[in-house]
Amino acid sequence: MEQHLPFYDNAGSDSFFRFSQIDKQLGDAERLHILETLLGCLDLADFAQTLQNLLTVRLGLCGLEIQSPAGRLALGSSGTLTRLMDCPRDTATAIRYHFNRPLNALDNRRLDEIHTLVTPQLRNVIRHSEIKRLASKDHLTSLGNRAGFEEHLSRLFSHAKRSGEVFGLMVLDMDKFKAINDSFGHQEGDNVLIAMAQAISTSLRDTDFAFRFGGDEFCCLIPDADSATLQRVSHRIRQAMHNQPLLAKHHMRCSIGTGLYQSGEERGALFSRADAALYQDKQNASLLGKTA
Ligand SMILES: Nc1nc2c(ncn2[C@@H]2O[C@H](COP(=O)(O)OP(=O)(O)OP(=O)(O)O)[C@@H](O)[C@H]2O)c(=O)[nH]1
Repeated sequence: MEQHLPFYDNAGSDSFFRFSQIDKQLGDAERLHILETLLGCLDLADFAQTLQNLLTVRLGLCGLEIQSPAGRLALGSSGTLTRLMDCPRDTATAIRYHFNRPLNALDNRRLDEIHTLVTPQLRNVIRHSEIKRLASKDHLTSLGNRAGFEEHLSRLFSHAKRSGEVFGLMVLDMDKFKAINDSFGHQEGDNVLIAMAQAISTSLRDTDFAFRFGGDEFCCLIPDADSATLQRVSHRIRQAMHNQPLLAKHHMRCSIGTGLYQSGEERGALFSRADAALYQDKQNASLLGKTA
């Protein structure tokens, strides 16, 4: 019977052949498990949480921080020992790993291997969040667009249902904007829309969100709000419009409608209330215009 002799039968004990096995702290099954677990994460927060869980079990990680073009994300606590590791081929991205204990040489090697293993997926996650950000942005004004609005509204609704926190919806529609296009051209109309977006943005807190809904309609989502907050923001926007040179030059005004989330209501109901208030405001402005 034909026998197959090994090409080199000393491979098991020769240090040259054992070198890669000695150096490797992660077995193939573990590598595969880590990769498969992280491949399902396309969102940065999800990726960071999953990585944190994997490293807490394996190395007793107590927290991590990801700095990337998609933003800075910190989870857990900062420990007594920190390792800052860059991501290959991406100078703008780094991960800080926090531990509450010293790491020995094997732990350090294990961390190196896991870091090297996970960074390609981190690059995908960052690209994905950039594409998502661009897809939810209005190209003219750089505010969020309608898709972005829907996403944020869903998030606020879920949060409000869980926590009971009240948020506010503000809808804005510029008055007689069409006349700008008709009299001064589309380009001037675009500049007015950009100026309006600036007036809105400067009137909001960092935690509020502004969107261009389409045409000359804008929307704001204001977390942790009450009716006094919404009144203050409306007043600030009108003031900012008054102070914005291009808007002031064209005597631009806008109508505003607001609504506060009421426990248990659906998004359609909140939107209808804000829209009805907007319509009322527009009617009032037009009546004032007629009597003025
Ligand atoms: N320049 C410019 N105009 C746009 C854009 N999108 C929509 N529009 C124009 O915005 C105008 C909106 O017109 P209307 O809805 O009648 O708004 P309005 O003139 O402010 O009327 P009222 O709200 O009743 O005061 C239309 O003429 C659209 O063509 C855009 O991106 N750029």
